[in-house]
Amino acid sequence: MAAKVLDGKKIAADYRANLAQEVEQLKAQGVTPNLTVILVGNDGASQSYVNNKKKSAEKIGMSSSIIHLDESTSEAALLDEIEKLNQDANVHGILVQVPLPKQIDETKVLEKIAPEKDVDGFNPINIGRLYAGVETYIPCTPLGIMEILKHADIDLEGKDVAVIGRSHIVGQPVAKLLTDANATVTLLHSRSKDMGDVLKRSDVIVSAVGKPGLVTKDVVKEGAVIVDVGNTVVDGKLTGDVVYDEVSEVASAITPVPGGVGPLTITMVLNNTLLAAKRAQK
Ligand SMILES: Nc1nc(=O)c2c([nH]1)NC[C@@H]1CN(c3ccc(C(=O)N[C@@H](CCC(=O)O)C(=O)O)cc3)C=[N+]21
Repeated sequence: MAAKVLDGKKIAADYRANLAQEVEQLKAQGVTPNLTVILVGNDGASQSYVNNKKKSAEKIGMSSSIIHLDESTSEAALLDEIEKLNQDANVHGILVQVPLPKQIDETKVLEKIAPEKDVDGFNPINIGRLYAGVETYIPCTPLGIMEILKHADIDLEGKDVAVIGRSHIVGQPVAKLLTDANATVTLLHSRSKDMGDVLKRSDVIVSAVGKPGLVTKDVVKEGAVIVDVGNTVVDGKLTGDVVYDEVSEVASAITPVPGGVGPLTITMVLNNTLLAAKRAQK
């Protein structure tokens, strides 16, 4: 039986419709949620992501600005720019697009973003708060993955879930969220032994590596749910980690690339910006 396609675009559109209503309510109270994105340099893909975020924010009634800095911007100048946004009461969410040019230390930048405006959840303070189980901003891709799984009609309780990839922005936090949802999580990475055996017994596989062709039909259990977080450009085409055509013959549900996790990532940036605006009111 062919897998159910988990349509990220549709799930994202429904979610954004709810966000739009909440934005409207806040605006009635005189607060317009604002997302400000800083982009350093001229990477084409980054420019298109950033424009996408601004457009999506405006579409649900938020205000959004892009601060576009030159490729040669110094670390000090970027930190100054962030400081201004930290002080600006009209800015609720700050996002600095990564990767950054090599003269800039990414950790210093992420640490500079005020934790209460850090809608990516990349500031080490917010990462720590996530693991401590206290109020924070959950990184957008992990949050989006959990939202997609909600729509896959699977109960995670006691299920075996394999997460492939141990990044700070996807693999590790999603493993934490899945554990909180009572799944038994195995975090696999480039040094893992017997990856195929673990995958083969998993009820859910989340692949967040960026390596097309990584997940093939022969390592997927009949009826498994597959979430593909890979986004690698191959011959100008966005490509996931999963060999979609063959894996969808055995999986019960699968996310496509594009049109799967990506639209939810942007949706959760908006979600966290709304949350930041609400928290600022208190
Ligand atoms: N500070 C920061 N925060 C981020 O969240 C962040 C970042 N930096 N740097 C780059 C990555 C990448 N990322 C994506 C978001 C949406 C799609 C997305 O919507 N993709 C569409 C397709 C878009 C297309 O066709 O180009 C899809 O999968 O359907 C992809 C990738 C966020 N990132």
